[in-house]
Amino acid sequence: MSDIRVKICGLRTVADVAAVAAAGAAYAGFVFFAKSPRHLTIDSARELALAAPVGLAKVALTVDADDATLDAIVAAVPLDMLQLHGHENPDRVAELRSRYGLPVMKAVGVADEGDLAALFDYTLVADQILIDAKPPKDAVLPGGNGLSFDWRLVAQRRWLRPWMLAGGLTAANVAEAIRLTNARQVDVSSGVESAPGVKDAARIAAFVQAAR
Ligand SMILES: O=C(O)c1ccccc1N[C@@H]1O[C@H](COP(=O)(O)O)[C@@H](O)[C@H]1O
Repeated sequence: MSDIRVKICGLRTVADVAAVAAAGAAYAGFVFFAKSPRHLTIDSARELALAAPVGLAKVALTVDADDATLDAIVAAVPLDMLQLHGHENPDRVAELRSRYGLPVMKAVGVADEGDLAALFDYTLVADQILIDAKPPKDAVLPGGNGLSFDWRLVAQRRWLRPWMLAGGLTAANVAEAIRLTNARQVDVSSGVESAPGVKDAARIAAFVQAAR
């Protein structure tokens, strides 16, 4: 068994939280984005966060959320990290990190070499970076689309901050993705579902096992 840390994103039920904890994942992600099939109300997210055992880090994923929305989430839901998955610029990342006193992970979409420069800027202000596939231009969701990018783009890179690999990962490809990129953390949403927004406990367990 290796020390790979796994994040399972888009949990919607207390049973999902239990499955993620039983599988040995390190992070549980809660999505606050109305267009997503994984969107949670603040009350539901609070219930799920309170059901999480000690040691399972609770991450709130938002997309260009305003202060009022974030204030409400942070006030109600016990959290360990914010995941910013929109167009938040480095100043906004720094502002939110200081406003809430929580570690911030900034997601950056990658499709080609040219997208890697932005990553450097975010490593100066975020606690972690999440390297995801860039969504198609007409996509409704900026993530959670089950799309991968060319992992060779990040294969030989070193970043100033801890980072997580995401985008189209499944139990079938995560070991190869880790081998190629040397990622120590991975994040998955749609790859452990039986239908959009419906997590599958067996797929979650298989994913964590394959990642390790
Ligand atoms: O999961 C979602 O619905 C979602 C919505 C909006 C932004 C990001 C979202 N998920 C994140 O996307 C990546 C990759 O997901 P997938 O494994 O390819 O489905 C992951 O970081 C999720 O946290």
